[in-house]
Amino acid sequence: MSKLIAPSVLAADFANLQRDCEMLNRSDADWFHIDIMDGVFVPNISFGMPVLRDIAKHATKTIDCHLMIVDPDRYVKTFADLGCDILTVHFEACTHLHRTLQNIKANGMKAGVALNPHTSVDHLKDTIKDIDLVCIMSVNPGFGGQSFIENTYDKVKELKELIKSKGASTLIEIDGGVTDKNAKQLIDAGADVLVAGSYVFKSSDPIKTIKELRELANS
Ligand SMILES: O=C(CO)[C@H](O)[C@H](O)COP(=O)(O)O
Ligand SMILES: [Fe+2]
Repeated sequence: MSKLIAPSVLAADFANLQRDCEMLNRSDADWFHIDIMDGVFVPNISFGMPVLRDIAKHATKTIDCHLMIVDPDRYVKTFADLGCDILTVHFEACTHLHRTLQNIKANGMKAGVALNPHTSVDHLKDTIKDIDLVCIMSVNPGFGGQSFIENTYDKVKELKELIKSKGASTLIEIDGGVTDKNAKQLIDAGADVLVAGSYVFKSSDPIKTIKELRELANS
């Protein structure tokens, strides 16, 4: 399977959101990565349902929604109704993770679990077969534009081993500080999807940056 690029809309220009969504539609990006932050689970508030609804109206690609919110179960159906294809909740925010995964799937979405940098992949050994995507946070969640945490490579390798040992078909996504400097090493460690916010949107030519990142990931 091709390795995928998921630009993070958090780094887009919110006053020109339709323009940036259309740019992603035209580009080689595979998914739209959407970060929802509630100011409680993480010390930042991004945007909520009305903005997501309008992004979904313009996006022609898979919507990969990363929830950094407490008690995500309350909103699973709402996010399905808004057009999310993949809904990722944080391991640290779920008391009954297995029930939450069932809830996401019952609402017709793929189920993802994100791990904070301090959370070991071992915590997923009993649920990995029920998880479509694991999002390894390579920064502490809450903000774009942070520096990549180097320990991520080892974590990807450990997760790859766990997935193999359990016969699961879970995708591994990396989120935070992804650039051309770490993309290839992440793919070689076992990553399937690279999220990139600042690296794409702060570049002078985002379409070219996405194309080059995708080619690097698949080289
Ligand atoms: O979940 C996130 C932050 O919590 C973002 O997806 C992530 O930070 C991407 O932005 P950048 O590539 O600029 O680090
Ligand atoms: Fe994210």
